Amino acid sequence: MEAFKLLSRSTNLKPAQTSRRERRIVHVPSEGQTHASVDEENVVASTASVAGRKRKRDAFPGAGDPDEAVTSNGVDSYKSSSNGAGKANETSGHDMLSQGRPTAGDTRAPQPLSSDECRSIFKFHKIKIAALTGALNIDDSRRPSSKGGASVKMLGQKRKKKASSLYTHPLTSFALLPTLYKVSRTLLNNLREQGYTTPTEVQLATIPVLLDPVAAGLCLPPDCPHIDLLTVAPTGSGKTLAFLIPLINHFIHDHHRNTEHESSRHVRALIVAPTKELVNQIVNEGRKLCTNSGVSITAMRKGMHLSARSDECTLESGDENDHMTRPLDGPLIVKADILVTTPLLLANTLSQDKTKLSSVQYFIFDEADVLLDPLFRDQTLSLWNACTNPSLRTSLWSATVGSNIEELVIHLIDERQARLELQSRSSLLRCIVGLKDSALSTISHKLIYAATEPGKLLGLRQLLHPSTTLTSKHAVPPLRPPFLVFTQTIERAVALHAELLYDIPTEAGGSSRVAVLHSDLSETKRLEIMARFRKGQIWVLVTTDLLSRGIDFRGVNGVVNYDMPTSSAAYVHRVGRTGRAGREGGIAVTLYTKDDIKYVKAIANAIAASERARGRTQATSGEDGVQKWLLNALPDISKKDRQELKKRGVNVRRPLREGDDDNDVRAKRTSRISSKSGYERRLENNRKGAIAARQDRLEDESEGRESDAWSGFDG
Ligand SMILES: Nc1ncnc2c1ncn2[C@@H]1O[C@H](COP(=O)(O)OP(=O)(O)OP(=O)(O)O)[C@@H](O)[C@H]1O
Repeated sequence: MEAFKLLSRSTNLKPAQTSRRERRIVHVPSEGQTHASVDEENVVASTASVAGRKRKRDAFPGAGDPDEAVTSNGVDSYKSSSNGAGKANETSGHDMLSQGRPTAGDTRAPQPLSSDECRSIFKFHKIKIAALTGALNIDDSRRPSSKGGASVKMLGQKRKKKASSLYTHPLTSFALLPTLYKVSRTLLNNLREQGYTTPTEVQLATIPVLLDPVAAGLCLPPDCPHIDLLTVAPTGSGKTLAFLIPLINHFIHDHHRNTEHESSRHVRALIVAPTKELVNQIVNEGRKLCTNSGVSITAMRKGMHLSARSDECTLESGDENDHMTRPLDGPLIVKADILVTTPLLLANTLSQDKTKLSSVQYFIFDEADVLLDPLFRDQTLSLWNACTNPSLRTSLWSATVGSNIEELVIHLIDERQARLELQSRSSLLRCIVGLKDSALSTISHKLIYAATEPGKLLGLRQLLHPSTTLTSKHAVPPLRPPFLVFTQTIERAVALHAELLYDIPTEAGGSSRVAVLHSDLSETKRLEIMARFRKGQIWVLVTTDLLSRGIDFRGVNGVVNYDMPTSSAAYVHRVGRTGRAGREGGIAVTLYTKDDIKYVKAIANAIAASERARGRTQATSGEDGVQKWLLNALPDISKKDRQELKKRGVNVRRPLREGDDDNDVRAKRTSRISSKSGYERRLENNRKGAIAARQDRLEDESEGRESDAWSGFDG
């Protein structure tokens, strides 16, 4: 039997065929222009009560062409179809977006949306805002009366439940920012320069609330005048811009009011992210938005300090982007408004400096769930505890936030308010976009049984060589480069890289097209590899979970989970490196072996949920997704196994340790990544050993040392 057929047998894959139902799938905006979760009739039915007509939203900017999203002037993710002119009085959420947007030359103030219109837009985009703490409500006195009446004054249990959803004013176009929220023109110009004109779903919901909660329609109780925000939105949905725009705008206004000297500037916002790569990415994005605004953003680096002693005189750093000063012969002092850092870097500095971050007014957790995971929790909380400013505003962002993290956040904010004996409290809002904690439905998910480690290598090689008839005919469409390959450990990433080095023909660039990136490499090397991958010089990047969070490679066509992710959240983030900003056509392939069977159900469930969100059932999914019989057949993962897997990964793929028993050693050896047999590896090791011994002997001889080796009776 053909090898690939064998590998893919469990997925019951069929040649691609588009069913009638599938052909009718429409795009809805909730997941970055993914396929609808319902077919066309259902959309009509579900919106019929509030929508007299329906328009389809075009593909997200950049779909198809990775560069289009930034380079085109007219990025518009909500383009309306030409024949959409409806006669009905009420409109769909999508139509309202178009209505709220001023046309060129339109200088009139935009009409405020009624509560029904706000609700329709939120429902259409599958956005839910709710208050987790604090008695927040919607201020309906600021809205025109609408047919449906006020949404919060309703009776009955079901209605009360509905009333807990807050339908704030959505931001329908960036052009409205100056009029509605007094956003600086400089910032708006910078947004335009980057090609951003229409907010994504997460931006639509959160930017108004962060800029001005009252103008966004919220009625804040007198004892809770501030808002903290927890946002859960899909990977690649534009969360970075959602927290940067309000932040930069606050500082632009402060600069206008306050003309303090550069040297007396202190860090006023802290953005914490789990990896250096993500830190650099946020700083790059932030710098583009800060151009000509007077606001500065910088990345924390080793050796940097947050304050100088008052008697130290300071020098400006040479690099205009650095926003640092250096006391004569002293350390670099951060002089930026916004500091972006990993928890460890700043925690180390704080422990040496014994400084408090009392000037920090905004604390942003990017990838909040991983920052509050036990792995990073202590470091993150040491930063949090050092922020003693009474008016600190917090926002937390991720594509996956479990209920335990939600509870922890509520506890942390409460505990801080009690510890600092704050008079004015804050309310915690939660904004969920789309289906919570689920993988992007813009991408095709494939789960492939490869039986053994050599089977996985064979499977990956077939994905790498799209010309092979096996891949084109069966199971997986060819993976177009560039793509990312994730492994469980650094050792495995290095070994897999060594295996793949010669898989790309020399005419196509050979070994320079394959690279490995992990945390053991120097920072310069990591930066260089990232830059080459972004430029398209590297086609296959083998990496660990280091790159699974937040990294935005716009043109990545596929993700291969060579080793199983350690949780469904890890799966969501890894595969979220493709299909970003609504791009269609991304593929996520997960290879699994007999050692993974007890863990695979969590991943299979995540895939099934994503397929459901796409409106694909087993009948329509064709070759995609997970078959129902497989879901039923896979064993449930126990809580203990789940925790063990999350902490350390699959046992047989962990590095060899001293305490390992014989069975572990044997299992780990057979799980090594290599296409060579055990016999070949032994021969190679013997050969290497002989060469090393010979070199030692020659060195000893040349230095005139006596060799320890026995040289015969006469020697
Ligand atoms: N309003 C917009 N219009 C067009 N493109 C946008 C818009 N907002 C963001 N993008 C683009 O979407 C891509 C993804 O954005 P971003 O990295 O902020 O996603 P994210 O939600 O933080 O993802 P992750 O959860 O993986 O961290 C970026 O390339 C960004 O330039």
